[in-house]
Amino acid sequence: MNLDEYISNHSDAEPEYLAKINRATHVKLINPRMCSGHLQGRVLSMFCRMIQPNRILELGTFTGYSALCMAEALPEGGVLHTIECDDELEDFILQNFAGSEYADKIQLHIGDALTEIEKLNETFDLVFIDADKREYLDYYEAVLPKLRCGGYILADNTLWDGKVLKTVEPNDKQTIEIMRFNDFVATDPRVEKVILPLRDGLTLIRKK
Ligand SMILES: C[S@@+](CC[C@H](N)C(=O)[O-])C[C@H]1O[C@@H](n2cnc3c(N)ncnc32)[C@H](O)[C@@H]1O
Repeated sequence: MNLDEYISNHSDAEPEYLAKINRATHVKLINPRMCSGHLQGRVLSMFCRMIQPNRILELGTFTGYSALCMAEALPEGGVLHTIECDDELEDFILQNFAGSEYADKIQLHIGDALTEIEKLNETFDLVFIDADKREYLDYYEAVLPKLRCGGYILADNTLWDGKVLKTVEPNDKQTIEIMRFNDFVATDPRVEKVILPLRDGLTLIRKK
């Protein structure tokens, strides 16, 4: 048994309907690694139980796995908005939401994240940034005014497979922009922040 298996075996099990989505994601889609999966899913769910958000925004739905993990903790009347630019995923995402208890709490927006954020007239308690790595800093500036003071941003993949420590190729826009995001957030006085070395790096940011 390796350490990852040990951690999984000693954490809450992956709910069966999420395991099905995880399996279907691996069978049907290229890049199934983008799906949060068991451990990160349980972490997102636990954070939501701790933060107790009423309004959640997610950037980058993919197959809906992380949205469902966060929606688990939403109270009656709570809403999660999730934005995905790939319209070919729409039917699969909606089918996954429909197969859960949380479909009525989730609103899917198909479109570009920066465009769709502008249209949302909400104040959020929690934002999960997980869309285009080249746009993280733009997402951050777009969502910060819509986040309540004391609210949280979680940004995924901020260690980017360890590439943040290596010499960057000039055309590797994703690594360059993740590093720019990390450098900016690290010195931004408007927020408190800490990077967790979970999976591919998860930055927790609290608006002061
Ligand atoms: C890493 S996946 C999201 C994984 C999902 N949050 C999870 O944890 O299971 C990133 C998703 O962001 C979407 N995406 C990329 N650029 C985007 C953009 N500009 N606007 C909205 N979605 C975008 C991609 O199509 C992809 O489905």
